[in-house]
Amino acid sequence: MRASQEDFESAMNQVKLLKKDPGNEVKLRLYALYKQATEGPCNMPKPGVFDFINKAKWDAWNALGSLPKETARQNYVDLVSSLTSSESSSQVKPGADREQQEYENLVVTSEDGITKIMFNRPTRKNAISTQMYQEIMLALKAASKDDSTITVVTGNGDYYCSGNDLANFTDIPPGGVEEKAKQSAIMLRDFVGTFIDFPKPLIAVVNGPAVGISVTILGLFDAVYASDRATFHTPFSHLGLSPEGCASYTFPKIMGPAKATEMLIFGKKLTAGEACAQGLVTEVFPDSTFQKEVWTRLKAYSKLPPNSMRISKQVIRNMEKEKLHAVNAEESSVLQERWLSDECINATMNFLSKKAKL
Ligand SMILES: CCCCC/C=C/C(=O)SCCNC(=O)CCNC(=O)[C@H](O)C(C)(C)COP(=O)(O)OP(=O)(O)OC[C@H]1O[C@@H](n2cnc3c(N)ncnc32)[C@H](O)[C@@H]1OP(=O)(O)O
Repeated sequence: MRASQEDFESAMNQVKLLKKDPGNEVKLRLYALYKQATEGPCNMPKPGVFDFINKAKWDAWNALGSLPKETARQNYVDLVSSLTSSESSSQVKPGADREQQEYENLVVTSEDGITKIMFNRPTRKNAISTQMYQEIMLALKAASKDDSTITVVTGNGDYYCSGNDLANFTDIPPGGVEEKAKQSAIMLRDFVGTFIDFPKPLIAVVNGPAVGISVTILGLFDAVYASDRATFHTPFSHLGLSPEGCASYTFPKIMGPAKATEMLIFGKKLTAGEACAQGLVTEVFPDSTFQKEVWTRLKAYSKLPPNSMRISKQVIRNMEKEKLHAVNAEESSVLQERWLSDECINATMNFLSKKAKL
């Protein structure tokens, strides 16, 4: 499939978040592909021989000759993807339960065939910042390629996750709030897409309350184990928002339209027991034995033949993938509008000025 304009913009965002300098040669290639994709063949006068930097840039761009804009865009997206995946796979060290220091907001470990991705902003109730969205995508991409057989997502501290960090919307770029909404919609679509495409069994270990997007994406997990302390809350109407994470499609399918309406439109908070009765949660455990029981079970599952598990997941999920990507695109574009609405702006301001909590 050809890279779309949105894929291209998303790749541009990812370049800004690279942790390691990719080196001059790669930077020149990125520059040249960017110019070719946006302006076409090199149209700049050749810089003088002593203008080293501009000459190197000109050479790189000019070397692309008449490469079509679409091909340059695709090559740019592919190059960025190879940079991000090599950066993330170099963070997954083999061996015993070693912490991955390179992530600021996650702790990623790999042991006994299980890669564990743990949200790690306990003082913010594991709210997902813009950087954390990118880190989760990188960690999932690395986990999809590492030696583990299953991947587990969990939270550090008393919360599983309090959803989108509401302060994300205070970081307004030079293009203004419209540009911010556009960038956020692209990031949201990429983030949810990473869950839709995740190839191995993906399990949520919900250690405490879950809010917003951390709840909606559970419909894309293969199993959800919850402590009896966990709650499941999607207060979208209270925030002037609308559902994401494909929940507008997965929740009515999982629990029926009436129960999905109570959660997604009226913001009803479910206990773990209720979420289990409605099919969102696989099993609930008493908090006192939760970690022990769940990890014993997951260790046993991780010893099952990996290829068989992967293929079974494909058989179960692949028929739905195209539909899920379409739902994801639609939800992200509806939210792009919602973020600019008075209802949403007022609710966010009320939270940030400490006038309101959920
Ligand atoms: C770009 C893609 C967007 C995708 C769309 C996603 C949508 C969603 O996820 S909607 C859901 C958004 N989440 C919320 O609305 C939750 C807001 N938080 C709360 O209502 C409460 O903090 C709480 C119920 C989650 C916990 O209350 P409490 O136990 O009383 O703890 P504190 O409020 O004192 O929290 C400690 C500290 O953490 C900050 N914080 C918690 N959650 C968030 C959050 N989601 N965003 C930003 N900040 C959060 C909270 O403000 C406290 O900060 P300090 O007062 O500075 O200590």
